[in-house]
Amino acid sequence: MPVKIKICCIASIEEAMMAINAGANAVGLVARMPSGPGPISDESIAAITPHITKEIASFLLTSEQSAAEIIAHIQRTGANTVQIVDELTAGTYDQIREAMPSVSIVQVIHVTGEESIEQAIGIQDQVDYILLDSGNPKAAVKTLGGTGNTHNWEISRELVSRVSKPVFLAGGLNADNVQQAIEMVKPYGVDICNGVRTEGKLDRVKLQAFISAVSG
Ligand SMILES: O=C(O)c1ccccc1N[C@@H]1O[C@H](COP(=O)(O)O)[C@@H](O)[C@H]1O
Repeated sequence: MPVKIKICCIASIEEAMMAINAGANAVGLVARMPSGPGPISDESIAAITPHITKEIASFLLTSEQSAAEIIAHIQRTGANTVQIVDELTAGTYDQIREAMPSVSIVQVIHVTGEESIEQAIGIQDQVDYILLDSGNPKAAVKTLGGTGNTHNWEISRELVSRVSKPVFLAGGLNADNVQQAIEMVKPYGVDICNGVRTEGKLDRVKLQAFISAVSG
């Protein structure tokens, strides 16, 4: 099966269309975050999601940590997939699913060490997808993605082999390293923000190079 491609940090309808027309299966819309280059307002996200057809996944990236806040966030932005970039600390995944049955749930695991494998195994039955990234939720100013940094792909590879849910790989990918990452980690999909941007804007040349590199 071809590796799915998610283009993240989409900031406008035009960027969403450019990504989809180039071959993306999913686009990521980053809401308020403690750090990172991608955030746009909830109003901007709500203006973009109606333009994305059902066969394309529209990911809302949320830093909310309670089920109630996450449900409200999905409702006000209209995405068909929610990417939870921090730990869920109040309420349950089941509450999100019951409130929003058509929305896919993606939990991010920041690969900080071997403990990330047990973390993924612990939540896998409650989510639809796992997404591996390179943030540090324990930093004084949390990083929850958009770092442009890779992490230890040996750990990611082992994690993928030990969970039964599809896994997206993110963190510092670009046209030059994505094929090696795919061969090594064997993810279901790959996800990118900084690697397809120039001065913050989606770069058509980098986008096409990345998509060609994923296809091999
Ligand atoms: O981009 C951001 O600002 C951001 C902030 C907080 C959480 C996630 C964020 N972006 C996501 O991070 C991954 C990896 O980005 P990169 O390729 O390493 O730059 C990206 O897919 C976005 O989904």
